[in-house]
Formats: sequence, C-alpha cells, structure tokens
Amino acid sequence: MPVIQADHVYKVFGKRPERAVQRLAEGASREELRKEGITAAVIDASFDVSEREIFVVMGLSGSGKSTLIRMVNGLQPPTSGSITVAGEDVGALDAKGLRALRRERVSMVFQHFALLPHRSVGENAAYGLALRGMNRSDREAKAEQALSMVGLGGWGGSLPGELSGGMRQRVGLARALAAGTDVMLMDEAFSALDPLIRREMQDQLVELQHKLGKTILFITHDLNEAMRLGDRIAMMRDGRIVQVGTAEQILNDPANDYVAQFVQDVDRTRVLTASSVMEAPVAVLGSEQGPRVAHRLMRENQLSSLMVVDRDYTLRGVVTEADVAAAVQTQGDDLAGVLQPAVTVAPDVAVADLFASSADSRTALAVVEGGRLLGVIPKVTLLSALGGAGHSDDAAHRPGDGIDQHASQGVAP
Ligand SMILES: Nc1ncnc2c1ncn2[C@@H]1O[C@H](COP(=O)(O)OP(=O)(O)OP(=O)(O)O)[C@@H](O)[C@H]1O
Repeated sequence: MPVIQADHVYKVFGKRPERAVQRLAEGASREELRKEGITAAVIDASFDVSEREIFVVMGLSGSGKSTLIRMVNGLQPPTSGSITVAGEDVGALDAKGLRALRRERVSMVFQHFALLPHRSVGENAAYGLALRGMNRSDREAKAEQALSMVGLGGWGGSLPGELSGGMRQRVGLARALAAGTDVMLMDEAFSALDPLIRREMQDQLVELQHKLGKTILFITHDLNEAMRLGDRIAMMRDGRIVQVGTAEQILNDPANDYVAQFVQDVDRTRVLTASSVMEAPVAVLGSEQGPRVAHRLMRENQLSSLMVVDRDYTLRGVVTEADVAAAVQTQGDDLAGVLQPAVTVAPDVAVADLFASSADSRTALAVVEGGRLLGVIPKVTLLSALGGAGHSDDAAHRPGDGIDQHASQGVAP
C-alpha cells in the first residue's frame, strides 16, 4: 500500500472554491479563473508514494508544489479530493490528529532550516522529541546519534549562528531523523545552499535513504536535483501534474512538448545508468564449449568477441577472435587459456562514468550484479549514449531479460 496517496486533489484560493473546482473539472482553464481573482493552485493531482521511495515534485515557481506539500502535512485542507498518509485521510483529521501525525509519522525539512537561534544545535535536533515529552537524557542521546548521521557529531553544544549554511541544513535534517518518523517531507530543502554543498547534501540524502529506508516527498524547482534524487518525479505545470515517471522515462519519453523542452538541456550521461543503456548479451558462449565452436560462431556471425558465461549466466570473461584463432591452430580444446577478464561495471553507474572503465577495453562492457551477467554495452552504444544520441528503445530492458532468447545467437550453456 502506498505511504502517501493523493487522489484527484484540488486546491483553490478565492471565492466559491468548490464551484471553481467544478468548473475546472468541466474544462475551465486556470487563466479563466485567474481573471476572476480565483487561484487554482493545484488541479486534479493524483499520485502515490511507495515505502522507501524518494518521490520528487518538480515545477517552476507558482506551479503549486508548496501548496501540494502543505496539504500532505495537513497545513491546508484540499478543496476537493483526498490525501492519505499511512492510511489516514489527512484532510479529515482534527487538530489533535494532525499533531499526532506530525509528531509520530511525518517530519518536515524546510528551505530556511527553521532553527531556534538561541537553542543549541543539540536542542534544535531534539526539538521534536521534546515536544513528544521524551526525557532529557534520551533525547540528547537520540539527537547526538542523528547529528552523527549527518556528519555533525560533536557539534551539539554549538549555537546555530556558529554554523555554516550547509551545516545548519544538516541540523534541520538531523531534527527530522531524530524524530524517527517514517515519512519526511522536504520543501526546497537544499535550495538555499551553494552548489557544491547542495550536491554534497543530495549525495548524503541518498546515502541516508539507502540506510534508513525513509519515505521522502521532496519538492524542488531544480530539474537536475529532481533527476539526481528522485526514484520517481512528478512534473508540475500551472497546478497540474503533467507527468509522473522515473528520470529515465521522463528523459526518454516526455509526456508533452513542455516536458520535452524542459529536459532538453539535462546532462543525460549523468542521469542514464549502465542498466539503462545495456543490451541483452547477444553473443554469449557456454564456458564448456571449446575454441573450435567459438571460432565457427564468430566467423559465421562476424563477431570480434564473445562473452563466455557459465550455466547460470555468470560471466567468466571475454574471448577475442584473434585469441580463439590462435587456440584453434594450436589444437587447444579449452577456452580458459584464452579467456580475458571482462571489464565489468555495476548497473547503477552513470553513463558519464563508464567511458573510463571502457577506455582500454577491446570489447564491450559487461554489466554485472552479484556475479551475474545482466547485459553488455557495446562500444558503439556507449559512444552514442555519451554523444547524447540516446539509445534505441529495445536497448533498455529489465535485468535478466533477453538472455535466453538472445543466447540462441550464441551457443548457450
Ligand atoms: N494562501 C494563498 N492564498 C492565495 N493564493 C495562494 C496561496 N498560497 C499559494 N497561492 C497561489 O497558488 C499558486 C501556487 O503557489 P505555490 O506556492 O504552491 O507554488 P510553488 O510551485 O510552490 O511556487 P514557489 O516555488 O514559488 O513556492 C500561486 O499562484 C500562489 O500565488
């Protein structure tokens, strides 16, 4: 079950908001209402956020992101539609219910840190715990633990004013972590930081997320940040969600011209990963086959190299045509002697970082996870991905797909 679920949510500011929702549902435009002094901040938004997911809402200023997140934590009720968090309809909660929600389930990290200037870093980190009535020594221990997680171990006694902007935002993050809630809402949390620190914070968030498995709704107007952080991204425009998808889906298959224009300057080589450009291992050979079989296969199919795999498709290495031909000449009957270790890469490596691995390789890169061959990246595919030309649709496939059907082009184990 999704942790956060928005179902046909509208938020309208101005007179007779319910009537405005009806008009929007019947096709009235945001502009039309604006002329009458009515602002349709969020229009018919539906999405869900799964457990342990970083879901990014991305849009330009005024597109409705803040209004959306304010409805998720109950600061504003939707005009129409519903938002549930951990199964609870947030719009239907009374003040007490909302307090409990914010204390136990949802923490918020803000752009401008929202730290209490005269309280120590430790007290700021422990703030939510104090509200919850936790005793002093327990909350100090928890706060210190959270501060260590964000790299601020030992800073608990300092005042916020003694810290840099990046460190202050880490305190904001530590406060959310100390609260121990499963859900974190982050509203432009890194937007006030300078680019280098911002990048560091993004990396740290992803790392913490891997460790702690929070469910994160992250708001940003920065597309690169969205692409870097989001397991999925909702693109907002003028109050509407125009596309929800992974960074890859949005890059490769934009829902409309607006999204296409938006993403055209994105550095694809940083977003696309090895697994998104790899191809099924078209030329594989069972490791029990001898050089003669390999040689014939390569000649018939005009291949210059073959991936050699064991019965469970574990990659053993690569043989090249020259080596195989030499082995045939010397009457060798074992491939092992001519096997070259393949250049292997993990599926989540960014395309931009693949070239370094492949530079001195005579053959394709092999995408391997847990010893298992998932796919290969021929040099030509890599070059075209690096050149921004993208790749054909059929190049992208789910891990493990295709190995059997394509193995027929080689000699399967
Ligand atoms: N309380 C309010 N009363 C009236 N209009 C509002 C209110 N809150 C937001 N709006 C309007 O709703 C629209 C969406 O605003 P919102 O702040 O959600 O956008 P945003 O995408 O978060 O933009 P930004 O990045 O600039 O904060 C804007 O036109 C804004 O002026």
